Amino acid sequence: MIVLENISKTFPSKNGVIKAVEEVTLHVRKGEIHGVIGYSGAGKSTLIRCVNLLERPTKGKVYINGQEITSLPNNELREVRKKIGMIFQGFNLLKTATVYDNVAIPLKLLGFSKEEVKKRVEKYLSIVGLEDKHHAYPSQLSGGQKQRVAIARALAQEPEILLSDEATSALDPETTDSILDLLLKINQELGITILLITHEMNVIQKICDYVYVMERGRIVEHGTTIELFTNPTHHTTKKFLSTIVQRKLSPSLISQLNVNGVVSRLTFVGESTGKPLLAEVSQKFNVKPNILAANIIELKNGIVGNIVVHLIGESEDIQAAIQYLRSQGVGTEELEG
Ligand SMILES: Nc1ncnc2c1ncn2[C@@H]1O[C@H](COP(=O)(O)OP(=O)(O)OP(=O)(O)O)[C@@H](O)[C@H]1O
Repeated sequence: MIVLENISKTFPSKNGVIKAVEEVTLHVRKGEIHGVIGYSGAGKSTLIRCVNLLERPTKGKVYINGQEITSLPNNELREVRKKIGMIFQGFNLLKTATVYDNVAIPLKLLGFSKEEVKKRVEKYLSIVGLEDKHHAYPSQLSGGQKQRVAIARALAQEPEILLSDEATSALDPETTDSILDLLLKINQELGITILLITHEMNVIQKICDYVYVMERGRIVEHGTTIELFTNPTHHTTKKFLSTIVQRKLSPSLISQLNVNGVVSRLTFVGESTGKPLLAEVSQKFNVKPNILAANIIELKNGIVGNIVVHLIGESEDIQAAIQYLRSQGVGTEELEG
């Protein structure tokens, strides 16, 4: 549905050239929600703005529904852009227009009849839960309600794709959750494909099927959300995960525990969640597992269980136990201080 092929974007600056995006390739399948996560300055905004060519890539090609759009003339590009809605961190509402007009004005500019405008505004304000706010002005709304207006405005053009540029970054955790629920509903009920950028791992956790981790303009790791939560390889991915899952213990505690064993983080997903594997380990091998911490993370497409465990025993027995756990589909990682 969305294909970015070797996209690079540079900006000229006094001190030379800024490479905001470098050689990024990604493929968002129809009906899925994909997320790009990265720290400030990683190039996320520039990348997402390349999808609808708000930013022209310096190099590379953009395909929407198989059509290469980077070389289209302006009139044809306008048609393609109608299929792509966008929402922003700062909502971008017209302050002097009512909620109704904020959704209606872009439709009027596109030439829709008065009846069609009314029908769509009512439909989409109702979908976002603002049917009783038609006459309110943005200044009378909460941040979450403003983002709902912006979502209704994007949906009213009946796009196939929604681009979300840090849509929840300005919102408190509870409001963030309600907007994420709304994005899921839009994806599931209207079949809209979503590409979002964020610096918050909980956004990825709750609604994404697939994740790209971005750093200094490049994608440094990518995979399904379950893959990244169970088997992260890049240190930046691990850093983002540590905002949700405990990944480190204090060096003094680790060295204390390492005297008679190994401290390991075990990740259970899919079938491995249903087996009493720690009990088996203590029976089959001469290893005693002592659970230090445990949690369950609910992802969009499954549940991941995490246990930080102190495996007590002889080194060879512990390694054999770890091999056995791996063979049963458990992710294992020795924790360092
Ligand atoms: N129009 C521009 N002109 C010059 N440099 C730019 C421009 N837009 C972005 N940059 C630079 O490109 C790099 C990537 O910026 P970008 O905004 O895409 O990152 P980001 O990951 O979205 O970060 P943030 O969340 O802070 O916006 C930064 O070094 C930024 O200063």
